Amino acid sequence: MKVTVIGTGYVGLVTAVGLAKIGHTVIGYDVDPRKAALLQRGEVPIYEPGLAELMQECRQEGRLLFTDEAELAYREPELVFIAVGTPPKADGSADLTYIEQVCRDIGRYMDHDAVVVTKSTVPVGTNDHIQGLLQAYARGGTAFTVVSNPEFLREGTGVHDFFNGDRIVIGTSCDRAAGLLEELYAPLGLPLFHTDIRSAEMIKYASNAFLAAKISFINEISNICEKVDADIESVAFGMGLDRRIGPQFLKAGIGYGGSCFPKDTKALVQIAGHVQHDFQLLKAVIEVNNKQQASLVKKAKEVLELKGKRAALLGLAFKPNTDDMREAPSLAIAEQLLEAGADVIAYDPEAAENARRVLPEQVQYASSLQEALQGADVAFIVTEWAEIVELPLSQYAELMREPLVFDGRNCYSLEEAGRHDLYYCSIGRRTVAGHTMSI
Ligand SMILES: NC(=O)C1=CN([C@@H]2O[C@H](COP(=O)(O)OP(=O)(O)OC[C@H]3O[C@@H](n4cnc5c(N)ncnc54)[C@H](O)[C@@H]3O)[C@@H](O)[C@H]2O)C=CC1
Ligand SMILES: O=C(O)[C@H]1O[C@H](OP(=O)(O)OP(=O)(O)OC[C@H]2O[C@@H](n3ccc(=O)[nH]c3=O)[C@H](O)[C@@H]2O)[C@H](O)[C@@H](O)[C@@H]1O
Repeated sequence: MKVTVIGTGYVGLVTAVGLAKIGHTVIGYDVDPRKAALLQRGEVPIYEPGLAELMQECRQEGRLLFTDEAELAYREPELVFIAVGTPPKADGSADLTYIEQVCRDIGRYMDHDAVVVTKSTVPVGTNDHIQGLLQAYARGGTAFTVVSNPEFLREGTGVHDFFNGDRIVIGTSCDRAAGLLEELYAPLGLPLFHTDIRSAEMIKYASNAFLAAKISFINEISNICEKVDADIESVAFGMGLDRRIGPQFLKAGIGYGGSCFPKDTKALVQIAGHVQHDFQLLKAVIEVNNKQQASLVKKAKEVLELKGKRAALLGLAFKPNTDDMREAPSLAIAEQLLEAGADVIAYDPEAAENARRVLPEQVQYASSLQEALQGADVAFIVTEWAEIVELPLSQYAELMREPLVFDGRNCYSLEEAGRHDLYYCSIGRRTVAGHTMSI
């Protein structure tokens, strides 16, 4: 099938490459000429394992091209995927400016009927709004059918998720459009769930909100574990053995970040508010997360004066295997450390370049973990990159001036921590105080 994907940011790019891989002819269109040119040269502007190789393969087979020319993008597709951003406005509700721009472009450039598929995460009712806009902007005689097809992939494992998703949700009341999407996705052999357009929109928000709630729940349990001398790793494992609960998203840490959980939870609170429903549970999930992001520095302040200290910040991206800094917990942690008067020396294997654009300018950058730790008074582990998890704890003891380690991702076992001259404080577990502080 001939498909155009509008917006080749994270979701659009993975979708374009994935659809090309399963045999469709795909154009990825972006208004950003720099991005389009980079992609057309075969370069991937984001760090996403496996994506560059797959993109190369599809381009060589002639099934994938990128452009910033609207005429070319909208000329022929049977299916147009909308994958532009829906960032939060100041009040937390989703900004639909980019979506509305796409509707205007479709009306302006398309002279044939097509199915318009919304991949972007949009509030309930938006696809009806899109349908209305398309009708208003369409040239005489051109008809568009809108389908809600929310995306569930995770950054860092996006390529794997495209081919191995748990379900594909198709929200439409039009049998012909539903049939076209079935045909499109058939090569993946994944479960398809057909539903109405508004339920599809809600499935996306409810799924993200539920996962965020699971994280805030386990983080709250971890806070209690610290006070009652229980171990969150054992607790989460024991809970996860119950198949009704499941082991996933029970990893306690310094709170969720990223471009979606923070944005989508706030948007769902707004969506509920618009129909006079006070979504108390979700508000608490958000509040718990904000507190959790502040918890590590708070613990550090209880044992040392941060003013004038050298603090190593290890890992900056919101999760491993991505260079995405959107709503990363490192942003809050860096601010808290600077505010307390510490010097911050940060390290991330992939996200440093993006971090420079969003972290305060006083943050300094090291080019290796060892360089960040050298002479540091305190270390904060923020992202569980393999490189960080695999760093022997002995190196902290050897390189740091004072080996005080605050691990926001429980990268090490307490047994391992106990074997070194360290003060090791993690999440939801007993603190190992093998090092006597001189500061
Ligand atoms: N990042 C993620 O992991 C996931 C994101 N989503 C949702 O997917 C949507 C897109 O998210 P991201 O890929 O992260 O966004 P992004 O911000 O990385 O990319 C959006 C792209 O759209 C382009 N764009 C904006 N207006 C345009 C227009 N009129 N025509 C053509 N291109 C245009 C921008 O230049 C940009 O490259 C959001 O609604 C998000 O909530 C859903 C699941 C996963
Ligand atoms: O809508 C979206 O954009 C996507 O949001 C999340 O994907 P993503 O944000 O890429 O990454 P996750 O793996 O879900 O992690 C999100 C945050 O939660 C944190 N997390 C995750 C799991 C866990 O057990 N504990 C925990 O603290 C991570 O460190 C990270 O900061 C969802 O998992 C995807 O299904 C969804 O498509």
